[in-house]
Amino acid sequence: MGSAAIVHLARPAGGALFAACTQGGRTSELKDKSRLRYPINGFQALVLTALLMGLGVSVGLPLGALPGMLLPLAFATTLTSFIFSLLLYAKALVAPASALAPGGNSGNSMYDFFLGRELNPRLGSFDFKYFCELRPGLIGWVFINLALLMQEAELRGSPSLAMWLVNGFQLLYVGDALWYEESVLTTMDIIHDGFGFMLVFGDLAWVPFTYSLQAQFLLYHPQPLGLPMALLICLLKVIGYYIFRGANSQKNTFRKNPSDPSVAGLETIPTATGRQLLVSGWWGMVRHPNYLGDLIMALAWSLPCGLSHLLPYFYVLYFTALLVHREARDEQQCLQKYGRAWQEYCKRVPYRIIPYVY
Ligand SMILES: NC(=O)C1=CN([C@@H]2O[C@H](COP(=O)(O)OP(=O)(O)OC[C@H]3O[C@@H](n4cnc5c(N)ncnc54)[C@H](OP(=O)(O)O)[C@@H]3O)[C@@H](O)[C@H]2O)C=CC1
Ligand SMILES: CC(C)=CCC[C@@H](C)[C@H]1CC=C2C3=C(CC[C@@]21C)[C@@]1(C)CC[C@H](O)C(C)(C)[C@@H]1CC3
Repeated sequence: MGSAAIVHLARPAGGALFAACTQGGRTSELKDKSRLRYPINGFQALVLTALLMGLGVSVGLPLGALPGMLLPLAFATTLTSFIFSLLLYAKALVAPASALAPGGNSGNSMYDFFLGRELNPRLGSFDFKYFCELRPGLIGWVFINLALLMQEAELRGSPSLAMWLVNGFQLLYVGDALWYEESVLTTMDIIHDGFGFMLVFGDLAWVPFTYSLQAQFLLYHPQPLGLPMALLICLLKVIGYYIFRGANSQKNTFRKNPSDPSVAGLETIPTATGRQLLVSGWWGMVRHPNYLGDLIMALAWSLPCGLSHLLPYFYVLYFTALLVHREARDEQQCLQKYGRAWQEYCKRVPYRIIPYVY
């Protein structure tokens, strides 16, 4: 069954908030302000939801009716996100239970409501942001996809190859995120950003309803897809996933245990904080190899929808903008954290996301 990651949240003098897990008895170097146990059972939650859905469908739950209800559901989820964020904002004013987010305390109430005042709003040990970041949105997304596949089968006798590919690729992405759930604890969303309307809406409404746009498109615009093209798209997905997973796992392994045999031979730059920066392997190719892999996968999700409409490419365009902005924010934070060592890293690895291009 699931395990638990113990997380330390601390604010070093003048620096950004950050989190680290204690793994296998190895204690984090951070000064402990609060010590939290986060349940790591997102993958089990996905399997359990799938079993319950399977059971529901077998006793007549009309999952195929879901596609017709997407617009009202998206509206209801957006409204719920708004009300939930208002409650979180009020709670942060009256009874903040965790540190305040560095960006969400400007004094401008609209701005703070949008970015989130409190860093990790909790009820007892239940962390709302941690829960919402992965589970409802990602699991909701793959179930919307599945409902679209079932509806297509009902309409046309069987799901199309394009629909199978989109469902399979995105299920792999969600399964991967939940399987490696622990690594979400070190993303800037958890460590640095407040839990305001932007992230609440992003997690609960934006992800399930816009990330499923390719499958929604395919239901209403069936696309012929030949086997050779399907194989090429699969190859692109595999390359993207290989880079994405390789880069994320290499960094996570290195951060947990730099003397792990799989990373011990990599070249590094020491920093004044005592941490080191990888300067060979995936992280010696570009400064954000994981973003590169993610973008290649995004393209592979859209290509099964053909080239005649822009809508299925919305995700690629939005995601490029999101990652370029995110990369710039991360660079700023790393420069603050690591100073000269970061400048040295940028000199040695001059490209941000795409080698020789950007
Ligand atoms: N599908 C979606 O909508 C989204 C997906 N993502 C994906 O989420 C994943 C996580 O992304 P994100 O949280 O933005 O950031 P990263 O996983 O890229 O983490 C950035 C951090 O890694 C550490 N780091 C950077 N360079 C090095 C190096 N050379 N050696 C060692 N450590 C280094 C630094 O933190 P420190 O030194 O403190 O460890 C830095 O702050 C990515 O794969 C991204 O593509 C992200 C946003 C949206
Ligand atoms: C337009 C708008 C309101 C944007 C808000 C941004 C959020 C949608 C994204 C911010 C960071 C995210 C991450 C994922 C999903 C999208 C959001 C919430 C993520 C859970 C996707 C799966 C990945 O494997 C991941 C776990 C690394 C990733 C974490 C960041």
